[in-house]
Amino acid sequence: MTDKKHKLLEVKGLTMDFGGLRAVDSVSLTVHEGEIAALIGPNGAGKTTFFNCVTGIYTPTSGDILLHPKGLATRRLNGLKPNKVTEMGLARTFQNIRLFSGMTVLENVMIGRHCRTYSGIFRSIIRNRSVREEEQEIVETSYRLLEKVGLEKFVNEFARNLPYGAQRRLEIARALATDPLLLLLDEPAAGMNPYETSELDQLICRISEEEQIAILLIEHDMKLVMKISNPIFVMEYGKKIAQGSPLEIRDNPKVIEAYLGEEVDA
Ligand SMILES: Nc1ncnc2c1ncn2[C@@H]1O[C@H](COP(=O)(O)OP(=O)(O)OP(=O)(O)O)[C@@H](O)[C@H]1O
Repeated sequence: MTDKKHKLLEVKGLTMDFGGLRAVDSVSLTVHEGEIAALIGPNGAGKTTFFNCVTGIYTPTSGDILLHPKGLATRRLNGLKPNKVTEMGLARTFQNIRLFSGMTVLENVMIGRHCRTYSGIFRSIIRNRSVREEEQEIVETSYRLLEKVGLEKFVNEFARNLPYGAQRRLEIARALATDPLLLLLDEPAAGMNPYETSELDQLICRISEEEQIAILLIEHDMKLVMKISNPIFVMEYGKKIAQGSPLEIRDNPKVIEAYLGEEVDA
């Protein structure tokens, strides 16, 4: 069935060595348009390193990272700086929240939006009409995204004053402000209570549908993963050991073995 879908992200044979440690070992996976995919695996399996390679934080030792925007030429992301990867259409959030804590909620989202604007410093000083219109667009888009993630009542609050779950949603709004084709979420439910997690799974599904964005998430909360993602990719010791639907993954003996001894929060 997935064969008919448009391939958006195609990662082939991705390998990342840190000295003698092979953290990611020849991992290939494809995320198609419209999918909510998940990357799971025990602690230390290499999931975050995989994200860091795809988003330009690390230059992979070998392999290919290709983005195929529909109707446009394929973009090879290997070795690009993180801001370039964002411009190409990949946005991400981090396992440890990275917000500008002393800036307001609205300003945090506006910063994300700036990668899609054209006013350089010179034009900003002159502040002609097109610059003012662009600024207006940034504010309006940022506000709309804050409404989408349910934070509109906090626009003028400092980011550091938000409850933890709300900070995670703010990171998602900031990533969305870059107009991504694919959104990578690194443990979006970490530290959330069950109520916040159930709000989060609805939010992720809404973003995927309404914004037409594909999503790849790393998550340890199996209930969340099984409920919203398909396909699921499983890593262990740097290698991809399985991929499939939630049912296929749940019954896969290799996956069950990989998780033996791990606490799974399902
Ligand atoms: N910058 C680095 N330098 C050296 N080793 C690293 C570096 N980053 C990660 N590693 C190692 O690579 C392996 C994979 O780590 P990674 O953080 O990618 O795993 P993970 O699957 O995301 O784990 P978790 O679920 O606990 O976040 C681990 O052994 C880790 O210690």
